[in-house]
Amino acid sequence: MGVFKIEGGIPLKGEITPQGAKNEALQILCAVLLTGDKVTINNIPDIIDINKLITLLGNLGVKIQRNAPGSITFQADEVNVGYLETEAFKKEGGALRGSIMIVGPLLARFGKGYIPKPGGDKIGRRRLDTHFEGFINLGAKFRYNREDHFYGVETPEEGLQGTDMLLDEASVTGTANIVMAAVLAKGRTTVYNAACEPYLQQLCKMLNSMGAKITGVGSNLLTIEGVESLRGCEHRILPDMIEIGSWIGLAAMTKSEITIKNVSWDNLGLIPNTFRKLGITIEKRNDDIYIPAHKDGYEVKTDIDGSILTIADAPWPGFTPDLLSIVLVVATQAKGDVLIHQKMFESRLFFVDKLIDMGAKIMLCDPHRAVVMGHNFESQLKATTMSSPDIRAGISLLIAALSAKGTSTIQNIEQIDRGYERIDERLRAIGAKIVRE
Ligand SMILES: CC(=O)N[C@H]1[C@@H](OP(=O)(O)OP(=O)(O)OC[C@H]2O[C@@H](n3ccc(=O)[nH]c3=O)[C@H](O)[C@@H]2O)O[C@H](CO)[C@@H](O)[C@@H]1O
Ligand SMILES: C=C(OP(=O)(O)O)C(=O)O
Repeated sequence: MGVFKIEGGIPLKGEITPQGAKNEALQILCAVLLTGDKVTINNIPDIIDINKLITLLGNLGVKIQRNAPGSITFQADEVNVGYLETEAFKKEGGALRGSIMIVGPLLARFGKGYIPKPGGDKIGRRRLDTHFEGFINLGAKFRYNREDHFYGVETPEEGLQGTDMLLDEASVTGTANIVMAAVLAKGRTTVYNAACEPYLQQLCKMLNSMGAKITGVGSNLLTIEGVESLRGCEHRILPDMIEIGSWIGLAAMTKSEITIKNVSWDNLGLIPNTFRKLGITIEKRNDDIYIPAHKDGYEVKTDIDGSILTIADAPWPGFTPDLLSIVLVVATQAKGDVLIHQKMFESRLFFVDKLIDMGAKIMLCDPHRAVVMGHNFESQLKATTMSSPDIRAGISLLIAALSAKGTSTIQNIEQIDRGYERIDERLRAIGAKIVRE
């Protein structure tokens, strides 16, 4: 397993261009299974999770033509659904979370979709009920093999039928999966309590450009008029808002002056204002974010009545759970106290132990809540050796290491590489001392 060695305490300076969004790309790549025509996708990030999904599509028989870095043309005209029943698929399909979204398109177009229990971050329970309840509502037959955790859905003879459904929670990948099945179902489907984050909007826009009829895009009520078939299209993936948030946190905590280029401001929701609540200056310059060097630190704002600031996650347009670990690490050097409340996942805050080892003042109240008492840079974090437990904890530890005094070692960096493209190279380009061993 790879290791990063980081010499911290050095302010960085320069421009960063965010990669294409991992979580959008996972949805979009699965959608190429919905047509036999060519689909060209641009701005695909070169990261482990995405590359694994592309390999999986290739093993299913999807033709893959690489046009240029980040641009690939897919053609799913000779899909081998038999691959779903192989031992190789059982291993491969379970290697990442995003692979769950091949089920909806395969079910809709080929009458069956199978998947082993998907992987992804170990951040607590990650149920799939919303996905499968949605398929069952469309008429699919469901089976689950408890022994090898293998899920399967099949279309009845009469095909999938549109229906009205109210999701039990606004699951992001669940909504994407159901929408991809419903676009080829007979008649009208309505999906209420749908997730509506920008990446899902992007998926719906792409499907509409392929001939689907989806309205309500951006709201939590989607209406889908089923069509017979879809055609090819060209689609560009948005910049990764979680990576953008990571760069904001990194800039503040290392007192660096950084410009993040072409961030697609309109799709950042509460992200800039949440970091502003920590006292971080974020300037909008056209479609860029400019962050000045916070030489005198940053001071947490209190609520209007003076009570302690709480930052919590919520389904979009709420604040994304994927940035809470980063907010938490940045808060360790703020002036003031913050309560971090991770409502969605129950094991995502345990990494604070490592920050406490480095000297951060954090009280983990329970698996969901941590109070951070900021140091205001009066006491620098100490370098240490740590292992990256999940993708966002991993980048948070990397930010802590870049701010800490001395040389830190981060192990298990594959977790970071799952979601951040060439992070070491890009950090070196703005002055960081980081090597991969
Ligand atoms: C590949 C991908 O796109 N992964 C993202 C996707 O995962 P994913 O689609 O797996 O996450 P879900 O939206 O299904 O749910 C995530 C967690 O939040 C809980 N939950 C969800 C909806 C809700 O209204 N209330 C609620 O409590 C669920 O029970 C679950 O524990 O969305 C998550 C939530 O933004 C992100 O952290 C993941 O990075
Ligand atoms: C939780 C995440 O990823 P995944 O859903 O792929 O595990 C994430 O991107 O922060």
